[in-house]
Amino acid sequence: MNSVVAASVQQRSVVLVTPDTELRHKLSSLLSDMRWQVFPASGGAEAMMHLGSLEPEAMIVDHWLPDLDASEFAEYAATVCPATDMLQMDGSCNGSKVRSARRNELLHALREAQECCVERTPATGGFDGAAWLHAPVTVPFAAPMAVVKEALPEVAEEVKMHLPEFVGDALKMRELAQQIRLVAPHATANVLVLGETGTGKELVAKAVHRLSPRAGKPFVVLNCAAIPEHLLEAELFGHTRGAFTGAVSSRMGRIEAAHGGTLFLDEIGEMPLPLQAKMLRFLENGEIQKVGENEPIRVDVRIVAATHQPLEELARDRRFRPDLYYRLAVFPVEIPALRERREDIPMLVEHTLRKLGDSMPRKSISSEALSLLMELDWAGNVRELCHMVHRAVILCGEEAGIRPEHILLPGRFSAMQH
Ligand SMILES: Nc1ncnc2c1ncn2[C@@H]1O[C@H](COP(=O)(O)OP(=O)(O)OP(=O)(O)O)[C@@H](O)[C@H]1O
Repeated sequence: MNSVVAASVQQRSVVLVTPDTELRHKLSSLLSDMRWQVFPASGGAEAMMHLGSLEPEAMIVDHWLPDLDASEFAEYAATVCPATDMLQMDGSCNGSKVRSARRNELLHALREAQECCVERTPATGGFDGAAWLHAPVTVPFAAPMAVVKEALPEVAEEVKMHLPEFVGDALKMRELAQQIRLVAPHATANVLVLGETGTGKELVAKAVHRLSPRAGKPFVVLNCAAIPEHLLEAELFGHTRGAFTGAVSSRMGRIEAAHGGTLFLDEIGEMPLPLQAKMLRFLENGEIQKVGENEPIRVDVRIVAATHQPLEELARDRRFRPDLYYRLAVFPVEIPALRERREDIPMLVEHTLRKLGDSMPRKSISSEALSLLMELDWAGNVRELCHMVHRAVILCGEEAGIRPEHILLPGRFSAMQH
């Protein structure tokens, strides 16, 4: 083939998203033979990285992705790359966009790959897709989706979960989950989480990490308010032996410990100004210098910072470095206070009772007690609610369910003792 034609044919690119390693390899090789340039991805996060840098001609997406809801991912991909033709693993496509010649070509590769991978069981272990795989031979190609859905009720539920370990269905929480899912795959975008105490800032940080390509690497936490000011620098950047009184051996700092992964900096508003300057330097050039060491070390870390303070306002008043603020707040998200999403309270109570049920007899809650919980203001947000439910379960004793008397309101404990 002459080189000009070869080059133009080679330009056809396809992003192939499936957690099934065998199927991915087989399909990649078949498509490459058909002169497609293949960008394989094992999940939605990895696929989004490809979409950030190229607009492929086509995309093949599995029904189930380990990290993102497959249909939401497809919707996202359609907005980022509107010209890309999208093909599902069952052979269906989004509307009539996929041109028939291309569809037939991709379908042919799909069929062949599936016939080769008889035992199709994704790494996620969610389902045994053998029946589905045989489908191209025995039933029309578009039918197997229903088979997969039937076989997968639990996985389908899990996919609908908003964020890992995160309970909440209020509109604001769903919007938050959507934002997290979108930013998580962008592995170098720093995230600033704003929210009152106990709203779940650390949970959000963990979700950003777990849904990102950094998921297999460390997630390290540092609470800037919990470490005395004079020790914070060594804790963050590490120190050499003898760098200061008490430094009996050299030690790796939290930034280096998070190399490849994510560092969650809680209460970032408490970071002293001189240290903010050093943090800024690290964010600008990706290098850290241990206390007592001259040689810098290169580290690759994503920062998720959190605060209950109005950081933008602090930056405006120069009580927090504005340049650092802008570096951290590449993608700010705000978690609403519990009193702004009272409809989530029953779900959170149920979640807490279920968790407590692992270590003590499972309790229920009366509707009167639940109504009482729905009325409170929850200055300590979800954490306070969880603790109050825990106390109520203990006060319940042998009784099967929590009643209003078991809800320990401020002042009620001393009243009970008299
Ligand atoms: N949406 C949620 N679903 C389930 N559990 C939650 C949720 N939000 C918070 N929690 C629970 O509440 C507790 C507090 O959460 P977390 O530590 O993430 O809050 P935080 O905002 O970081 O608090 P602080 O500002 O005090 O550090 C944890 O036990 C967490 O598991």
